[in-house]
Order: sequence, then structure tokens, then C-alpha cells
Amino acid sequence: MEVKQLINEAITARKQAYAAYSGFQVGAAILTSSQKVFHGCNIENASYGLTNCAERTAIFKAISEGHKEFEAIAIVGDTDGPISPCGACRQVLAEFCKPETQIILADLKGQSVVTTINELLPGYFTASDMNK
Ligand SMILES: O=c1ccn([C@H]2C[C@H](O)[C@@H](CO)O2)c(=O)[nH]1
Ligand SMILES: [Zn+2]
Repeated sequence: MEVKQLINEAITARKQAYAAYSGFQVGAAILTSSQKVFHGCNIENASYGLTNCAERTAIFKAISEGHKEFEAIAIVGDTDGPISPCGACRQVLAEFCKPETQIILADLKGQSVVTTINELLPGYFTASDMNK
């Protein structure tokens, strides 16, 4: 699947955003190694800290349906230039992205960048860091 196609899937997913407090809608689409696409949007809460970002929604949906291998994820918001995932999402991405998994960040104006987890969160904490 083309980068542009996955961005379009994320743009479609964004329409489902529940952004009652920030008014900032985000969409995500994750492509599994079996070429299946799962969608996600941000889901806010009156207790603000309980908000789930779009990319985590997409990842959790895929994981909960038995898909753990990912080729790419696209994340889209109405930013000036590619959206920047929050720290919590970077750590969740680190759990499930391979070094070569394409992390596609985009805005609505056609600007995008393809990056990797090592670029987004260098030195991230991982399971193999634990002596046990
Ligand atoms: O990469 C991002 C950045 C922000 N948000 C959401 C969280 C919150 O609902 C709103 C404003 O931060 O945007 C995402 O879903 N993904
Ligand atoms: Zn986030």
C-alpha cells in the first residue's frame, strides 16, 4: 500500500474523532504485515487525562484483533506541517514498531514525512532493558 493511500485512510478515520474539549481532531490508520488496515481517532474525556490519542486507538484495535506486526502507521491532524505524536504515544509505538516500520506523519494540506521509532524516541525503554 502506498504512503498516500494510508494517509487517506487516516483522514477518513479522523472524521470519527471525539474531540469535545480540544476541538482538535486526529486520525490514524495502521497497516499490518497481513495488509489489513485498522483505523483510530482521538477519544477525549471530561476527565482530560483519560484522553486516548488516535494512534493509540488504532494500535490497540489492531492488537485486540490479534495483529502485532506492523508495516506502517499514518497519523493526520490539522497542523502546519506533519503532526507530532505525544510522548505517551511514542512509547506505545516503540512497543509495537520494528525499526523499519514506517511512521507517516501528515497534515491536511498534503505535507507529510516518513520516519521511524528510533528517530521519534531515541533510546526508548524496552523489554530487553530489564534484568530479571
Ligand atoms: O498525535 C496526536 C496528537 C494529539 N492527539 C489528540 C489528543 C487530544 O485529543 C488532542 C489535543 O492534544 O489531540 C492525537 O490524537 N494524536
Ligand atoms: Zn498521543
